Amino acid sequence: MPLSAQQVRSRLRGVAVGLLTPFDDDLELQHEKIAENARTLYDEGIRAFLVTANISEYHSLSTSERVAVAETSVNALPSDACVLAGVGGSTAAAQELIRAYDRIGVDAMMIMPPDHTYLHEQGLLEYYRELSSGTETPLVPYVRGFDPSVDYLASLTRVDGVIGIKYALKDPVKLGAGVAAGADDVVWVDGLAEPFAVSFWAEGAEGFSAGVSNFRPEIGLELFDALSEGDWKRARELRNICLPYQNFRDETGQENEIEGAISVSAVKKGLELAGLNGGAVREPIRPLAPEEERRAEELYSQLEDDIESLIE
Ligand SMILES: N[C@@H](CC=O)C(=O)O
Repeated sequence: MPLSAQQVRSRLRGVAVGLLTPFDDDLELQHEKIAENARTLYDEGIRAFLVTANISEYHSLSTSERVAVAETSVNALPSDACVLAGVGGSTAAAQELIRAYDRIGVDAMMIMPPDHTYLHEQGLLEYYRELSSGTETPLVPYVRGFDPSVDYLASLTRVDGVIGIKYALKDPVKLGAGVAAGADDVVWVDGLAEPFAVSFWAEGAEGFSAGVSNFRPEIGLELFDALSEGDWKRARELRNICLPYQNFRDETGQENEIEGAISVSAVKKGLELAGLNGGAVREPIRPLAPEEERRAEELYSQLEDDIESLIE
């Protein structure tokens, strides 16, 4: 049975990992590996899982694959875990996906950033209202890739069914203004991972999405504890050990000028190095080049040393 809205809010007050989608060499889904990753991360203490979402390569999955991956995740995890499943596209396509997820019993809908070239804030609010009208399941809109007004953010918190917002704009001041202007019962989640966890927390975020914590969850869990206790010095120290690998994720890779191009491949490599399942990536993402693989290994080793000195 899915979690209640109140339980989903409580899971958002924590570390949300992206459950990545391992593909085999023929780029087919590896369901047993998704399930294994989910169970391992749960056993290590993670309770919120973003499946078929951003770094799960949402855009490279067909609708039926999204539903199948969400079902694998729900079945793999104990009932107190919160599964948020990625939803996007046209209103009709998104509603159909929501209906399929509701049949499976996901706990919340992670509404992907709009993939439309032209956007109107009121039209976008209408989109969320339409999605909400067809389900009792809570919605968590993902704000990324456009620069909305504070009024828009405040209105978003008041759309029926919206219980959390995944905020991924590099603008902590706007976050603080949105939190101040918005409804009190919405949980703001840092969508830019550990690097922004400290500044976003200070502005009112109560949880964060994982970066390196996708494969070393103990960092995120310790960071969350430090933030919850108001131990800013320790929070900054923990955040700082994440930066080298996170900065690597932001790089362009080879023969490309778009930043962040290696981000998902780098997390998949981190999963492999941590003994979890990464697997191949689908286009439009590229695998790491051999020298990037070596750099990832060096950075992982540095991260491991830092974890040993700071956590274990
Ligand atoms: N935390 C993720 C973004 C959200 O899904 C990342 O680090 O890429």
